[in-house]
Amino acid sequence: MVDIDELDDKFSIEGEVGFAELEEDLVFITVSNKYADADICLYGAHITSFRPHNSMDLLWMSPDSCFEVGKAIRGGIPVCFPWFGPHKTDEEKPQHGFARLMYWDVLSTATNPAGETIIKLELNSSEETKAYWAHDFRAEMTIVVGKTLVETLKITNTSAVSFDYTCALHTYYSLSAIESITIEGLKGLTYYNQLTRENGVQEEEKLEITDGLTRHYLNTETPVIIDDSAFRRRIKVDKKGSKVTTVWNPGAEPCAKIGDLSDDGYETFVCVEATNAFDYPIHLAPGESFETSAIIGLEEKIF
Ligand SMILES: O=P(O)(O)OC[C@H]1O[C@H](O)[C@H](O)[C@@H](O)[C@@H]1O
Repeated sequence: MVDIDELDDKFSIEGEVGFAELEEDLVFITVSNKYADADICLYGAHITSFRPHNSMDLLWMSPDSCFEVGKAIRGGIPVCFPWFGPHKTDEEKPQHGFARLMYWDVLSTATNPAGETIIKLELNSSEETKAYWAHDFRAEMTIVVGKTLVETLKITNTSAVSFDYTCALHTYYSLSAIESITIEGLKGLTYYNQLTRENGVQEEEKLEITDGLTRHYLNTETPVIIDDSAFRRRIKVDKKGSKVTTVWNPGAEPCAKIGDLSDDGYETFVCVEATNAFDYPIHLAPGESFETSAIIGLEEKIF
């Protein structure tokens, strides 16, 4: 059980970091500093809100999201680990792994000299994780809340044998309207189109989303920009330690079939994900670690 008073005693920072039961029974860390406000749910190490002080929330949350143990939160930044998508051999196992379905422990909270807040969470292998995946591992999540939000998933192989994993930081971005945005930075890249199961190459300078779309852009480590003219903002989506950029919007029909999304939910979000999957799993020998980061913020305006 998570004891809020104990967490408060150990990890709160006055006026900056607190703990609260938001959304039914789930425990959240609330962060507020000179740059931004953020909410992080300990269940899933799931960031549900990032609000730089000069902007509305960059992250989108479904008003119909579940907030209960055993179900994934819809919106924010789900953490997909140790597999991305459906399990390869056992369809009973949860889509996108189990990391988003477990409570993570708080390791530390701190303020750095620049006034940014640093939260560290961890999830270690246990009997519970081994029911899904046999390996010993340590997952450490570092979240830096500043002008940008930096989320880093570090996986260490703590077992005596090598393993492979796949993962994603599956960010939902809040939009004025899906038809009003374009995504820059994907031109010339090869993608796997999950809906047609074929590869394609993006010819267009800017991606416009006019229908349901699930594309995994392969072998790319460069940032993209979500240009939202109606909201008058450009969100810069950067990453490190990720070879695949996934862009997902369900479109109208599939959206209507997803229980924790309203029928028109697809209209106001797009997912742009820092992924390692398909031909790019991460291989870790015993003792090795690997880090995957999402770096999210507003592009500086040039006047
Ligand atoms: O509904 P979820 O399990 O959270 O997955 C949401 C989506 O995640 C990824 O973007 C996958 O490529 C999609 O196929 C999937 O529908």
